[in-house]
Amino acid sequence: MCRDAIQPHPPPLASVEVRSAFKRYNKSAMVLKGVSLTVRRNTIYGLLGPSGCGKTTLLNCIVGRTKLDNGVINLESNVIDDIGYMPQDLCLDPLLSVEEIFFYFGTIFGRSRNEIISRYKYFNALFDLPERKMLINNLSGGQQRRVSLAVALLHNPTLLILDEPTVGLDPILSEKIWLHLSDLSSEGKTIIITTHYIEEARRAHTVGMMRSGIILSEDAPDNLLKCYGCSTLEDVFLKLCVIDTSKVIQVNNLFSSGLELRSSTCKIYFLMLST
Ligand SMILES: Nc1ncnc2c1ncn2[C@@H]1O[C@H](COP(=O)(O)OP(=O)(O)OP(=O)(O)O)[C@@H](O)[C@H]1O
Repeated sequence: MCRDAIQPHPPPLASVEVRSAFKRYNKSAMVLKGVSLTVRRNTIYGLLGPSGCGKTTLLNCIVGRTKLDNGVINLESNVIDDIGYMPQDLCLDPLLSVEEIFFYFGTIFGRSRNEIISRYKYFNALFDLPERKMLINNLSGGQQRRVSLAVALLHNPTLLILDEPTVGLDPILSEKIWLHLSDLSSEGKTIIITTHYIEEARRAHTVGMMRSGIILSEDAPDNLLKCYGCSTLEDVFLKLCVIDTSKVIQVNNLFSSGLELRSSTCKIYFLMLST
């Protein structure tokens, strides 16, 4: 065997690292219960999980919109210009037109008028944006989502945090968006994306399956399928749903106190075998 083939490759640098993240809103139940994840540079990380499991809370903590109670989040870059964030609650001023929204955000990020117009044309061709004079208030939810995505990408950030960009969109447009995200990651961008459409996440380099505030398993989609003997990610998720999450929390605590295994998939196997 060629010697090079057995040399371990140095791990690609992490763009985002979350370690033992805990979050509770006021006196409510704990929403994040020790989440750890690593998003490597130039990859797409798909965060999957049912409604209410804590995906948005985690993204909000990563972008600094929400403060963690405990834990650490490291971003490769702390410069706000390097981050493009598309929130789930679209937050576009309903009284502005599409064009004004572009100018508003473009100007914040120091882009010239010509650059902003050229970016509008670029995203219009890509995502079929609404006519530029239309008011946000008069757009459908799907149209607003496309504008919001384009605005998050407008300043060409290196880290993209996208909270359900494809919800409510037709499959052709969703496909276009995923293709564009793949191109962006090949060009050097790092992307964290949440989606309810589990099979879409096959296009991510890494998938994290989340439930009740914890990541149950995390690996490349093909590895997850192989590891759990499933043909779809949905089946993997269903298999993971039988796991008693309190046991995962115990195992996570062991990990955060220094125990290391090679991958979180191993961690889950270890867990399933021990239950
Ligand atoms: N600002 C807040 N104040 C109090 N509770 C909150 C707040 N934001 C979220 N929660 C609660 O935290 C839990 C997780 O919500 P979160 O939005 O993070 O889940 P999610 O996985 O993104 O759900 P969805 O897929 O439906 O968007 C829910 O029980 C929600 O009610």
